[in-house]
Amino acid sequence: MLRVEEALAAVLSAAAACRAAASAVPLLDALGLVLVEDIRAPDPLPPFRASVKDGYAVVAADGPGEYPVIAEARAGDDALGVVVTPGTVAYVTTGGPIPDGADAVVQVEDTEQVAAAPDGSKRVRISARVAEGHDIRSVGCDIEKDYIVLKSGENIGPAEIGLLATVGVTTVKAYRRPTIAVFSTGDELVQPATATLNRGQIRDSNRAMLLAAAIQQKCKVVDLGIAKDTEESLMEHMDAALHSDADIILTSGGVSMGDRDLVKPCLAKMGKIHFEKIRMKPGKPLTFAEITSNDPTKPSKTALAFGLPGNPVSCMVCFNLFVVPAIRLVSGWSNPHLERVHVRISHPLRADPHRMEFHRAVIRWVLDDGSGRPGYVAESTGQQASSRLLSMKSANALLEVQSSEQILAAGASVQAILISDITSPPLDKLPAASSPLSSHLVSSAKGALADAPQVAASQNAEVKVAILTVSDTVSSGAGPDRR
Ligand SMILES: Nc1nc2c(c(=O)[nH]1)N[C@H]1C(S)=C(S)[C@@H](COP(=O)(O)OP(=O)(O)OC[C@H]3O[C@@H](n4cnc5c(N)ncnc54)[C@H](O)[C@@H]3O)O[C@H]1N2
Ligand code: MOO
Repeated sequence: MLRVEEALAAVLSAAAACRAAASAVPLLDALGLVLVEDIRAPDPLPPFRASVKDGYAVVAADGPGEYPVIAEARAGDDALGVVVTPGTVAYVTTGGPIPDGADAVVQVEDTEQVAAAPDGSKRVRISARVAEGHDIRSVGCDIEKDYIVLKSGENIGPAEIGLLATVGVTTVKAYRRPTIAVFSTGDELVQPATATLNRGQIRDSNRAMLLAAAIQQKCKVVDLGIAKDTEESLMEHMDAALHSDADIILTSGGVSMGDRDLVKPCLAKMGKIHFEKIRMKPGKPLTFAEITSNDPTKPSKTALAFGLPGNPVSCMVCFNLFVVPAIRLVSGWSNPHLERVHVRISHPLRADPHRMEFHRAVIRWVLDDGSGRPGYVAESTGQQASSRLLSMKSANALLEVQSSEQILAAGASVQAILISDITSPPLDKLPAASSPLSSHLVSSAKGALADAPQVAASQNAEVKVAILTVSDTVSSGAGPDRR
């Protein structure tokens, strides 16, 4: 039996050879993808000397005193051609261009309005002395022209999307996410919509769970239903998976020792099995293979095939520990490994004497983790049978419990592998979600991202977020919209 690290190494080495092709995607669709090109700034930011404050552009050497306000430079072309000469000032707003001649800004708080002159011209009293350059962002101080703002191989998150918008990139070259085909196996399985269960039947939960997990990883999914426990049905489903152009195939069930556990022999017929047992709990019978289509009419395509165990918890734990890193590598990530943190356990844990155990837990940050210092504490999700999917509910971490005859005492420190976003509150504290997994973007404002996907808003969406940029600079076209 392989150790977990050995099995993961085998998965990663096969996945690295299956990296997905790059494609050009619209800006917002690039969220969560990995960039395939370096991105350079075509111009500096700011492209003009800009004010840091709302205030007055002055000649620093003038010092405090009363001055005529010769222009108001709010945004865009305002005060274009105006020169602030010694003894004059110009009104400026945050981010607005500094008129030529001015070499500092005095914030509004350090000034006082003076009654306008009889001819209506404005005057202001400056009460602070500032140094040359004060509260002015020089050209390119945030981003120099030609600076590489993003490198090939970087993950694209919201800030990276903002940077792409800043430098005017609206179509991004990125690795596409893999396509994942999923089917369940088992004569006992019926569709989740089945109202009445006959003796021996159970509803197929793994397929919905795996499809959701793959969608959460931003993969395209293909649902291939339920295969019977016969070689014929299994081979048919494997063929359908390969024909669907899947990069990764996930089956669940039929990989242990029963006389109808036929997934392994089918995988062996269609390709190469890398491993079929791991010294871990749950998930011991996880099987991993690479299989290739034998359709002579199509170019041959090799897919990574995971024969996940049928027990729902084993299935999901294996998805997290092996399939997620594989998806990441295929998607271009340079480090596919799941994040880990040290946690203290709030209850004693009995280790398994033979297998490394992945104990489902909810971890959270507390000001005193029991050692008198801040840290993460882990609370078990309860009874850990691999058939009990409730032990996976709300779990945001898998505690790595090394095999041992011993019981870990409450307060002991263990490593936790993160399997969901630990910055979110536990799911049961959120309002019930009635909207589908997809996000909803409605774009109607003037100047909305031209090539953003126009997805109709769901009538069911619980929360709609409207985004409006308020900026004279942006609306006048003088600066980019980095929303
Ligand atoms: N003699 C042995 N028996 C078993 C061993 C072993 O080493 N020797 N290993 C056990 C372990 S560990 C696991 S895990 C399971 C894995 O079994 P399979 O992958 O063959 O899965 P099945 O037998 O088909 O099903 C197991 C269990 O899970 C339920 N199941 C299956 N598919 C689904 C689904 N899509 N949705 C919901 N539930 C599902 C199924 O009804 C069974 O109850 O084998 C042990 N046995
Ligand atoms: O490995 Mo099985 O997943 O213990 O139940």
